[in-house]
Amino acid sequence: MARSLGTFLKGFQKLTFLPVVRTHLSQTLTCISPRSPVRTMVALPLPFFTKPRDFSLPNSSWGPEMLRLYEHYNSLTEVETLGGEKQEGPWQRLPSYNRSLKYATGGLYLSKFIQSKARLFTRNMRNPGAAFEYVIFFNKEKQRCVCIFQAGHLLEGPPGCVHGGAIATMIDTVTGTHASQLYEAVMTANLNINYRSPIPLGSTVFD
Ligand SMILES: CCCCCCCCCC(=O)SCCNC(=O)CCNC(=O)[C@H](O)C(C)(C)COP(=O)(O)OP(=O)(O)OC[C@H]1O[C@@H](n2cnc3c(N)ncnc32)[C@H](O)[C@@H]1OP(=O)(O)O
Repeated sequence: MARSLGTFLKGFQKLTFLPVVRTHLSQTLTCISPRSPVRTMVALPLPFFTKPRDFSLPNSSWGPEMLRLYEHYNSLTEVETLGGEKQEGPWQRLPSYNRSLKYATGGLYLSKFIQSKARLFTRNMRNPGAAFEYVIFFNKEKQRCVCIFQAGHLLEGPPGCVHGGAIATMIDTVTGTHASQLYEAVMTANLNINYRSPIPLGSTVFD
């Protein structure tokens, strides 16, 4: 594993253009330009041709607060002109899938088995509401992202509260997604978090 990781990092060292972006959360992200010579790109054929599930849409586990915030931002994704026509609004809901539809290995060798089984960490629970329920909205003009997150019962850390690693995961996901929207594909280089108050399991947080 260490050798594979070394190969992976060596692959990145060969990239020619890696500007670093610092966010207010003290997270450092490195942009990986698609023009850079990433060596291995594998487009995986999907095993079946059904539409992949979009996990950013409401499901039966979403509580009233999650739904209320979702409806608020979703209503801003479309505006009506004076002539009554619908137009794109300032906010955009970012769809979210549990697997990469086109799989880029970034120079790392991955077996076909792993490629077919790989799933996004935050979207790999079958039971709706058990872990990470979230939706991210993006405002291009204001360069802002908001995330509405409902913490499921499988994310327990301290009794009754969300695990710090799960919180870090969400922060990493949102800042990474935001940077990817503003720039290009990114890797997190550094993530520092001050935990100021616990998040009760089952509650909805928003930022
Ligand atoms: C579709 C769903 C999308 C969901 C989004 C999910 C987002 C999730 C994001 C992640 O979790 S990524 C996984 C966790 N991160 C990693 O595994 C990254 C591991 N680290 C690396 O691969 C490399 O260290 C990294 C690519 C980040 C940097 O390697 P480089 O070879 O480019 O570093 P280099 O030493 O050349 O430094 C380039 C610049 O970055 C700066 N830098 C590098 N590491 C840094 C660091 N840790 N802190 C601050 N600055 C850093 C460095 O000083 C330098 O600045 P300057 O250009 O100003 O000289």
